[in-house]
Amino acid sequence: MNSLTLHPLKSAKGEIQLPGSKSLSNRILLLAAQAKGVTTITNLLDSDDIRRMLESLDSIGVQFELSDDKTTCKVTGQAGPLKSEKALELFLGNAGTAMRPLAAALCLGEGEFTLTGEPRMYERPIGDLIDALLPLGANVEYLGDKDYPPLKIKATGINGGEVKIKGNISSQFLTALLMAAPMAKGDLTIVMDGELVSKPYIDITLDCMARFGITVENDNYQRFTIKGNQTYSAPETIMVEGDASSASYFLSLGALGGGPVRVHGTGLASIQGDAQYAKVLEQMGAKITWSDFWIQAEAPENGAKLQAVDVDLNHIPDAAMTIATTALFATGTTKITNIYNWRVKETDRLNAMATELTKLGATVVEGNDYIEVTPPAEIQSAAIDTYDDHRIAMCFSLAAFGNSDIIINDPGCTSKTFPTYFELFKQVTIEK
Ligand SMILES: O=C(O)C1=C[C@@H](OP(=O)(O)O)[C@@H](O)[C@H](O)C1
Ligand SMILES: C=C(OP(=O)(O)O)C(=O)O
Repeated sequence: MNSLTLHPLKSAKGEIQLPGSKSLSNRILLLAAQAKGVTTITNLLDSDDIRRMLESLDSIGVQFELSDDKTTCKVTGQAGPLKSEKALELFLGNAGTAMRPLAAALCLGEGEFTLTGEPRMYERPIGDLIDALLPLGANVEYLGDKDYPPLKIKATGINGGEVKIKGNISSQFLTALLMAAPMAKGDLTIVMDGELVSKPYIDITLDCMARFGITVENDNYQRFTIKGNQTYSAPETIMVEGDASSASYFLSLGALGGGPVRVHGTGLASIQGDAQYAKVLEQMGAKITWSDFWIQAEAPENGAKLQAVDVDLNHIPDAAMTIATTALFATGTTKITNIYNWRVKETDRLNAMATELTKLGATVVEGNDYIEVTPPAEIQSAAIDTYDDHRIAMCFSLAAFGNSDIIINDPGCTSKTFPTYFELFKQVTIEK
């Protein structure tokens, strides 16, 4: 297997222009495809997850022009739900932000769609979304295990009314239903059935819908009311913010390697919850400076060490993984809680993080919904398995701040959201 050896690092310093946000790119593409008018999207992310969405829209017949560098996309919207005269099979890889929103959107129009993906996608639940779509008149069939993709959808439209949805496993189910709701045949009220995880992603969804002209009545994230029979309207141009989850690795590099490391594209004005990652680093002692459009991280003042934290990171599940590897260099035991849904993402992330941190010599407690990390006296050299999980490859690059070589197996898996990660990593780090 292909692997990358990272030699021990002395310092990190520099500036990074972040690639576009995955969450925003896929939401904006889908809304633009259904909107009335032409949307020019800039700073679109060029990565596997976005390619899966673009390929699907292309198969459905949505017209778009992609620039040579694939970061500008001019989409001609369909002025309504997506339709296809012939039955289509759409391959969505392991992109949650393509599978879940498309599953709801494709119920709205006309046609027969089979949604497939990588083997891991068939282990990632979707039942809570389908359970909300079926009572609204959708026709969705499980082709494999109940509650999991692959799916067959026969589009019949979705009715208005009131429906309950569970949000304790993934916020993407609510996101999917919200984005489809304006095109339902009547007004729709969505009621949360229990806890909602990863809540800031709902703010991203509502913000994107607003940019395409749709208002949602949000009653404290418990009830959402949306008028039916509406059409999204193209905002003409829309710029995708830099990816705040991708920013986390560079902010930690700045905090561990002296810095300053400045990431451009996310900041105080960002709609992405993962920008709050910088606050957790600050709590650990890092020096953080913000503007509306960039965030900068440096080591703690006066040569102090980072300190362990005990934090509920349910609101930033993706960036939270970077705290787990930053904790390798903090004094004390770091505990990250309320992260059960790490288990249903690209891999069982709680188990994978515990296994790989242990290889480095850390003492790790893997709870059902938490992880505790106590750093070793000296980080051991190890070959890190990445489980086809981009974030494991990226967050373990921080371990190179020890005194040993760190081998990252299958580094190419960063292509899911950040194909250029290791190039940029090399640009801002200096070896011992
Ligand atoms: O809506 C989104 O764009 C996302 C929501 C989160 O998933 P969950 O809601 O499943 O935690 C996050 O982990 C994922 O990378 C992107
Ligand atoms: C969980 C993630 O992705 P997905 O959009 O496939 O859920 C992620 O990017 O960390």
